[in-house]
Amino acid sequence: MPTKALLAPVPAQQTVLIVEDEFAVANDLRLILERAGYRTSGPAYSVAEALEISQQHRPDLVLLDIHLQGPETGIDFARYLNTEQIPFVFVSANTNTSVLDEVKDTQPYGFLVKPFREKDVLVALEIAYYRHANRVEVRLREEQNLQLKLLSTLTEVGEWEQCLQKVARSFEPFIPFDYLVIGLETDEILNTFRSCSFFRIGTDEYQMIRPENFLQMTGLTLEKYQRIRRQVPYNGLAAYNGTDFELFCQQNPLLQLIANTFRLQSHLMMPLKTAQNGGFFIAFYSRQPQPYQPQHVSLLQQLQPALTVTVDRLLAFDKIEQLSEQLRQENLYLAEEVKTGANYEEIIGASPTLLHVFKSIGQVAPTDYSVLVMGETGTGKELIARAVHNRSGRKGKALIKVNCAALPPNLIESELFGHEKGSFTGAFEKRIGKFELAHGGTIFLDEIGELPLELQPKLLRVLQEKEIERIGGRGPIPCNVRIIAATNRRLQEEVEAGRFRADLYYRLNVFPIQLPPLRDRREDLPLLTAHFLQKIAKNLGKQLTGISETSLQQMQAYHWPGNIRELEHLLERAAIMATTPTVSLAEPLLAPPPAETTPILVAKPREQAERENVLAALRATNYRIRGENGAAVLLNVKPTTLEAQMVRLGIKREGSL
Ligand SMILES: Nc1ncnc2c1ncn2[C@@H]1O[C@H](COP(=O)(O)OP(=O)(O)OP(=O)(O)O)[C@@H](O)[C@H]1O
Repeated sequence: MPTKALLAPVPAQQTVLIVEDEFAVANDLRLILERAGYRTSGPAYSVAEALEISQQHRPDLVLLDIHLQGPETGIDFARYLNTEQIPFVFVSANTNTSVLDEVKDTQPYGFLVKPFREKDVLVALEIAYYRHANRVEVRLREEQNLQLKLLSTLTEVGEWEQCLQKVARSFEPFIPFDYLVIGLETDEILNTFRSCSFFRIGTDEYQMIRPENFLQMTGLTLEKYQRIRRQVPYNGLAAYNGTDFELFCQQNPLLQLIANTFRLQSHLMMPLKTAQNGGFFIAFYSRQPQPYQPQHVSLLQQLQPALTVTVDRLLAFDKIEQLSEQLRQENLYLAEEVKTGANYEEIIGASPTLLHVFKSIGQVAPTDYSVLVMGETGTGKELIARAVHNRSGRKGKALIKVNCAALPPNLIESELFGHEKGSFTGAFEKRIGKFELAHGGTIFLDEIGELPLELQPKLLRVLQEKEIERIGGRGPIPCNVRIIAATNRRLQEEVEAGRFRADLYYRLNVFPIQLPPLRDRREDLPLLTAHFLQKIAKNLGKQLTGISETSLQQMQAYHWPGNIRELEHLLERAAIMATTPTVSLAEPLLAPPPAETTPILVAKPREQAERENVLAALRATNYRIRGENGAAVLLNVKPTTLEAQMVRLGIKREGSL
């Protein structure tokens, strides 16, 4: 019968594989097809043969009998054809219901009942060809849409987590999953990990699981997670179904834990090798044992190049943003440093007590031990901190200074540990705390004795766990910082009085350096005087050669409650008044009674004594804080410290309490 004329011409080079165990039927089919212009391969009498033939030469279409030689049926081969996306039409005399149900599950492109007519065969093949071409085109369009959607989602300005959620949703129609992990594994700048996962809790409903929730659910510590994460091999894009997945889990504790926690049986992994630090990945998991097929792998393969470029760009922007935020904070900090004029390190003196201090600095500096610098106010504790930092391996990184007494109590936590945008009223922008700023370097916690009790456990945590948590943050951030603390209080007594945590004290006091008061190293007075006069002369543009003998004698006899800072201020005043190159003191030096002169020895309750001292100094200076005749000079503290003290003690400028 000239059926060929009724049908559209056979597309060029179409090869049909005949899988049929009856020789006569197979031959019949071959003749029909060849007459109609098809090329044929086979016949294959068993699934094993069919597999071999189709792997040698991929057919465009397959005519498939159900019952074949050997243990496997045409339905088994149909599943393989589906994974390979090769269209097929069943040719069978078997139409019983249970077989037909199985047939339907394989989603064939047609079904021919034996015996068949030539025309039926050709029409079925043509329809199959058309449907397949159409399906391929639709799929290609969908895949292109998916690619566009993913790229635009990833480049949208917005919250990172929402962006990840949208990416996960976009994959839903294409790749089955019950659990999906997506994101960036590590981030060198903040040493945090920015991934999250989505766990199916309904047909179309997912629960977002952030890293910290993941740790809670799996009972892992951050450290353990990081350790077992490193054991997961980088295998590139790969699917693990059923037993493959079980084997993979046996070798990887992290995978095993994920599988047990969420009861998963298969896994499809797409890592993106980005040029930036840290890898971006999308990991699909399913509760089904065999869901991940070659078409899923090939879809991800197609998406990989474009996604890699996009993620790379995204990470580069992200890094720039983080670096500029860090730079901005560092600039602010440095500007503040320049203002306070603390940007130098010249420790003058040759007395045995000071030489002993130098020796201690030399011993401890190269280590990473915490250092506790103790000494009365104005003895040069900050200079010691700088010296330790500058002689350590952290020299190239920042030395960040925090004056614990000058921080407003309500902002101290945010200053130290940072906060996320919107984490409290007034937190309009994200802020990197001083600890993060000091990452890789040193933090100098001046006046540590003033750190409020409630914040002390947080500091202890940094020392113990080497991690911090921003206010409103999503979890701990590893933080590699060396701590140098300083105090003019006797911390041991503060511990006994319950004002300072003992555990924190012992952690800080690993290597104590005790700075001698100036009165115990009077032999350094000439050297220090010469040094300061030289500096002051330069500032004032005056020629100053030295100090008069009587003034030096007075200085030698003086008690120096304000130590070197007091000496510096005294010489400044004398230098301003000086009319000759040899400077004489502008005021007599009277040794004040010890109780008033040594703030750390006050017998009254700390706050009361402090308030009385501050008020007395303010009254004496007519509430002037700064400058030569200001209360800060009288109290031998920095003006900023005094201002902060006044806020803390509730002392207003006019003197009201
Ligand atoms: N040995 C020294 N040589 C030169 N200058 C010094 C020396 N020791 C201290 N100074 C100067 O004295 C002033 C006070 O020093 P510093 O601020 O380090 O003291 P401190 O002990 O930290 O005081 P406080 O406890 O009030 O914060 C600074 O201007 C510092 O440069």
